[in-house]
Order: sequence, then C-alpha cells, then structure tokens
Amino acid sequence: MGTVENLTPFMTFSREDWAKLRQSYPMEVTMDEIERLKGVNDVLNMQEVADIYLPLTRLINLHAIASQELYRNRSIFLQKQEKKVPYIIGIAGSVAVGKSTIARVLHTLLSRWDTHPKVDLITTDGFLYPNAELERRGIMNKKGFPESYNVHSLLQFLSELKSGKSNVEAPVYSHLTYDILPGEKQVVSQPDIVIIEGINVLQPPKRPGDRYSDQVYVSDYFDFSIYVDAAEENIFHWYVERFKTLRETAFRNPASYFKKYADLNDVEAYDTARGIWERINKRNLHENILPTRHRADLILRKGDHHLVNEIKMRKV
Ligand SMILES: Nc1ncnc2c1ncn2[C@@H]1O[C@H](COP(=O)(O)OP(=O)(O)OP(=O)(O)O)[C@@H](O)[C@H]1O
Ligand SMILES: CC(C)(CO)[C@@H](O)C(=O)NCCC(=O)O
Repeated sequence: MGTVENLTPFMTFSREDWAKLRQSYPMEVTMDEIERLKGVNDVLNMQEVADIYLPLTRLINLHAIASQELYRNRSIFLQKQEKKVPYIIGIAGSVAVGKSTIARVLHTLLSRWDTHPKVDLITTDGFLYPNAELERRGIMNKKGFPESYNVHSLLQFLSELKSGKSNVEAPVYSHLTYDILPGEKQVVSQPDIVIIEGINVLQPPKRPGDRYSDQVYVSDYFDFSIYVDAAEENIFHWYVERFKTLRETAFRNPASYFKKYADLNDVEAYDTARGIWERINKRNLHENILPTRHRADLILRKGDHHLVNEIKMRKV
C-alpha cells in the first residue's frame, strides 16, 4: 500500500541537497553581479543567492530551452512561422513573504544568461481596482482578496503577451498612495521572459464551491510557477518589521496614504500592523492564497531570516 507521501506530485529537497545541485553545472556570480544584487535588497544574503537562487535559475533555464524547442517544432508541424512569445514565470505567496524580492533576484540572475534575455517584471497589484471602485463595491477592507482584482483585465494582458503583441500595457499601483496611479501604464515590449508576481497568480477564476466553469486561469499562461511559503508567524513578523521600517521611510512622505502612522512608537506600530494583518492579510492567506500552493511547479519554503530550508519540485 502506497502512503499519501508517495502520491505527492512533488520531490522534496533539503537546503543542503538543493545547494549541491550547483555542482551539476558551473554556476558562478561575479563581484559586479553581487553588487547589482545588493542593490535589489541590501539585507540579501549572498550565500543564499549561491545556494538557492543560482540552481533555481539554472532549472528555469533548462525549462525555457525545452519550451523554445517545443515551440520551434510545433511551428514546423503547423507549417507556419509563429510570432515570438515570452516565457512567463509566476510567483505566488502571502503578502510580505518576499515575492517581490525574489522576483528582483530572479530578474538579475536570468538577465545574465549567455543569450542576455530581456526580462520584464510585472506585479498583479496594478490589476487591483482603484480605491474609488473598491469603495463603490464596499470592499475597501478586502484589498488583495480575489474580488478586489480586475481579473478580466489581467487575463487580457496575459493573452496579449502570449499572442506576441509588440507593446502590451499594464496599469500601475502605488504603495505610497495605496491606489492605482490614474493614467499611468507600464509598457511591456517584446520581452524574452516576463516574471509576474502577486498573491493571486495561482487562483482559480471563480470562488471554490462554484460550479465547474471553462473559464481560463491566470496560471494557464505560465510556463513555470513558484509559490513562496513560510510559517505564518514568520510572515507576520516580516510584515510587522516592514511596517516599522516604513515609518522612517515611505510613511514620512506627505503623499503617503499611511502618513498618519509615521509617528507611531514601536508598540503602537506593532498593534496597528497586527490589526491590519488579522483583519485582511491573514484571512486572505488562509482563505485564498494557501489553498493555491500545490498548483505551483516549485514551492520554496523559507525559515527564519528568509533563508530557504526546503524546496519542493513538481515531478512531472
Ligand atoms: N531574501 C530576503 N532576505 C532578507 N529580507 C527579505 C528577503 N525577502 C524579503 N525580505 C524582506 O521582507 C519584507 C517583505 O518582502 P517583499 O516586499 O519582497 O514581500 P512581498 O511578498 O512582495 O510583499 P507584498 O505582497 O506585500 O508586496 C521586506 O521588508 C523585505 O525587505
Ligand atoms: C497590495 C496588496 C494587496 C498586495 O501586494 C497588499 O500589499 C495590501 O495592500 N494589502 C491590504 C492590507 C495592507 O495594507 O497590508
């Protein structure tokens, strides 16, 4: 009798075993690249880049080569030259788990392949409804929940990307004003790789319990997907720490939506951050984000200090 463990579609690697995979291919980082990566996040641990993220980008490289090959052969089969389309990588996980940091690390590491691919970074924050619309719908306290995104517009964006359209536009969200920037667009122009990061990228188009539907999933457009995972107490701690840091930086800006929080002391900041976490982000994690974890091709599990301690990779 097989155990449930045997039925899992994932292979599990400890940090040590994963780091050893570096030996299968020479993978070095130069001092110059380390400096560039430090610009991404000055608390980033360089051993972590070498042990975890270099093997990960090598794996993605193998996937991308295989998918280009398939694409070429399919063009021959179809007897028509198809347009060049980007390779799309999705990154999912809780608020504050470190998705955008990982997206930026991958951006830098993927750009250094021999072929020097053009890599673009997109966050699904841009596809949130503007605050005025959230208020009209009475869901301002549901920012980040599935109903707070214009999923149709996100699917339209991905479909245009995957059909090889030359300039594809995404709306832009500002964490400073806590709102969509009216009229502002990020133009994505024929990239080789697009990294799309957001809490909702592995979510189904409809809420669980709805009847079967033939609607498209956001992840149908992905060539590779990653779920960034961690214990809830760690994510909560990172959320509070970021909130406290923002008091000295972004919250000081008069344009900040949260400027009223700039002068909170440590205890008040902790209580305020905990309130927002409990009311919104924790609920969203349990109801809508964690249930998507097993849809990913790869699950990166972080422990203390953001260090990855386990990796699960889809077998097929
Ligand atoms: N690898 C890392 N090493 C050290 N600190 C990190 C790392 N990754 C993220 N952090 C810190 O953790 C906090 C959350 O990270 P980040 O902003 O990347 O999260 P996120 O998942 O993109 O969040 P959100 O969904 O709210 O935008 C930040 O303060 C960031 O500096
Ligand atoms: C924009 C999202 C939803 C995702 O990045 C998140 O950062 C957010 O603003 N959540 C709402 C609650 C909060 O302010 O933390």
